[in-house]
Amino acid sequence: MSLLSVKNVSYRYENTKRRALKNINIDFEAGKVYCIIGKSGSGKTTLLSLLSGLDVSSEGSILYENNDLGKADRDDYRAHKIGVIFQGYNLLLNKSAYENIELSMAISKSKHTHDRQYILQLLQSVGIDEKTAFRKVLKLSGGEQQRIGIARALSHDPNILLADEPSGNLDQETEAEIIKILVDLAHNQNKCVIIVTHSKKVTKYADEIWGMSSGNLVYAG
Ligand SMILES: Nc1ncnc2c1ncn2[C@@H]1O[C@H](COP(=O)(O)OP(=O)(O)OP(=O)(O)O)[C@@H](O)[C@H]1O
Repeated sequence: MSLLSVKNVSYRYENTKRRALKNINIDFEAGKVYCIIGKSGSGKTTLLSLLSGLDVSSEGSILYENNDLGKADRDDYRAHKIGVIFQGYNLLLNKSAYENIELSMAISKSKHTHDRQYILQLLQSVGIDEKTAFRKVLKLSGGEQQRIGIARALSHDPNILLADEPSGNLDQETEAEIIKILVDLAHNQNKCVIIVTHSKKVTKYADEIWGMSSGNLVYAG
């Protein structure tokens, strides 16, 4: 059964002539890794912003568990159903990994916000040990920062993880470790993992690859 369903979605930015997305149709299921590839400017980020509930399309609809996001409480959707992982990690550099997670959980009003054991276990699950958890993020490597980014995205236990070039800033070995975590989340923890990527290493592990070209999304294998 489809968890997130995009139906006939088109999108045009204000004061522009061309549509950035043209009649997009795709179904996302739990337990799978989806890769979206495509040239710069093809519409990938625009699609991610609609999937993450940041914006709504005027044409077509996006359904989460059959509920239209255009009519739903999108703040609730963003706080509880979906986790987002960024290329640039977007962490608070002067805070520790632990504090970054705690703060994010406080914002989404998680019942585990002050549960030290929960937060340390979450960090442990992505390979961040207790000592590292209390060091300032700016002292950590890119790979460690991305692990924390993944832990933060997971902190409110979402069903869907959206990742925008999650390994774009990492060396090959570290990239492989990050991919392993994301694939494991889909295949062993039943998350729906959606990755925008240019990396062939990442697409190798995808269950479905979709290509974006001039606002059109086409199944690519
Ligand atoms: N805020 C905006 N206002 C107007 N046009 C925009 C805006 N953001 C993006 N666009 C246009 O929409 C189209 C799709 O852009 P989008 O950022 O989704 O592409 P992308 O595939 O994510 O590119 P990249 O790989 O460089 O991030 C492009 O033609 C872009 O110029």
